[in-house]
Amino acid sequence: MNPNQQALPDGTGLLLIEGASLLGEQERDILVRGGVIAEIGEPGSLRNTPDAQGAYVVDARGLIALPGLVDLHTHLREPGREDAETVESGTRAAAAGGFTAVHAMANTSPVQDTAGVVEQVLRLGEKAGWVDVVPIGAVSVRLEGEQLAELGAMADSAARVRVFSDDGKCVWDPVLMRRALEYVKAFDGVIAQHAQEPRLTENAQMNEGIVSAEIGLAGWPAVAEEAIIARDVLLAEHVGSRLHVCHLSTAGSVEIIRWAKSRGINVTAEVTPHHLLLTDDLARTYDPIYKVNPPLRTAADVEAVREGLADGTIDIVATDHAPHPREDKDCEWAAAAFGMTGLETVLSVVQQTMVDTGRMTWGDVARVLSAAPARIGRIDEGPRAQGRPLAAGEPANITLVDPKATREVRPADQQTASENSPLRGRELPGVVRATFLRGRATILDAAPVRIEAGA
Ligand SMILES: NC(=O)N[C@@H](CC(=O)O)C(=O)O
Ligand SMILES: [Zn+2]
Ligand SMILES: [Zn+2]
Repeated sequence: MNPNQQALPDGTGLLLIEGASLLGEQERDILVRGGVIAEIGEPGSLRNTPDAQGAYVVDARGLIALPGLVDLHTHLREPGREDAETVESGTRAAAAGGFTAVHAMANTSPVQDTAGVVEQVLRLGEKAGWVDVVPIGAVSVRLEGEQLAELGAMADSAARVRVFSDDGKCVWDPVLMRRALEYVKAFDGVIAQHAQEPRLTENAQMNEGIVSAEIGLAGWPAVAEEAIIARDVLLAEHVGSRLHVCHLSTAGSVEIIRWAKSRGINVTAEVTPHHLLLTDDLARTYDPIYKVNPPLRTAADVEAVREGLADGTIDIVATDHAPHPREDKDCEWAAAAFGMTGLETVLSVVQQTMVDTGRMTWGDVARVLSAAPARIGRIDEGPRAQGRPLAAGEPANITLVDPKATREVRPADQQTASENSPLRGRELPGVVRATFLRGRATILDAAPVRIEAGA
């Protein structure tokens, strides 16, 4: 356990966060009691009140307070690939990145396709205690795309699954996709699609375009993503159900989502930090650290996804944190695994690409990295709600970030058990100084001070 977790009382204690800038706007003090935000007041106004006596004080001047971040797309790899990540290491990485909840993708081994396996992942998350782990259920048995998994049993289980995905694989069969969309309506679930037309992407290694032609790697055309998204928004409209599009990566995909939303179709979409920042030019290095599914696209696509995120066409940023052990990445490009880590750098990438460029405010960041993903996952209600505003009476899930600090990304310094960060060696803005899960510090970069009674 992180020693800092003991530096503050657990969620039953009193905590006073002083001088944080709420969503980058006005400076406020936040008093937390019993894991709940008790009061928010002008700077200096709470310290001397009877309510604050005995509180631990965190000096948050110069820091921005955000609601705890929520990831809709994390690969925690346990059960089955504990050599890449465990629930403990992956959720520790999540807390370090500012998260208080992550949705755990279903492509584990065994697959999260039964109530038993999703409950196992839920328990592992509770035992680790870093963030709330929200299991995603598979759409099909063993992700094989043939038979529907026991969606209802997973929904009714202790894990209360609402998001279903065969991520890593596309639900290609339109009849299976239709049935899945129909089935989850009963409990307000959502199908999160990994949009990849399999025949158009056989052996594909990178984005199909000028770079793939020049360097001689097999291409993954944009149409292979866009064709599935187009089909699925029409299916979602037909059955009147809720669709979520995972890791959208092309300008054409943004156009389709924009069109679907203008028609009132119930669709949401996510973009990853790597698709907001990186382009397929990096494949020229032949370094498989840049190999990911969907592939890095062109500068025009990067511009389109930034614009789509800024104008609300794209609802959220999701990490698609996909840890892989060294032996699966330190090999030639064609043999390497697809995937990149992202939990510990996503906030920095969003700051750099969207906030520092003037395209989004910190309030928008709170929406795309907390409120909206919590809403899509239907974890935004009840006493353990996530993605709630920073306001009195709400669960004290709070992330403090220093937007002026920078740091060099060094995979060896990260909490994730894998080192496949495409950002290694880069200097990034924004450092997470603290994460509070229902008032308990999971990450805390500074020693808290206690207000003595009568002081
Ligand atoms: N994104 C990836 O490149 N890889 C993911 C699967 C996925 O998200 O499709 C993984 O599980 O490794
Ligand atoms: Zn995927
Ligand atoms: Zn994924």
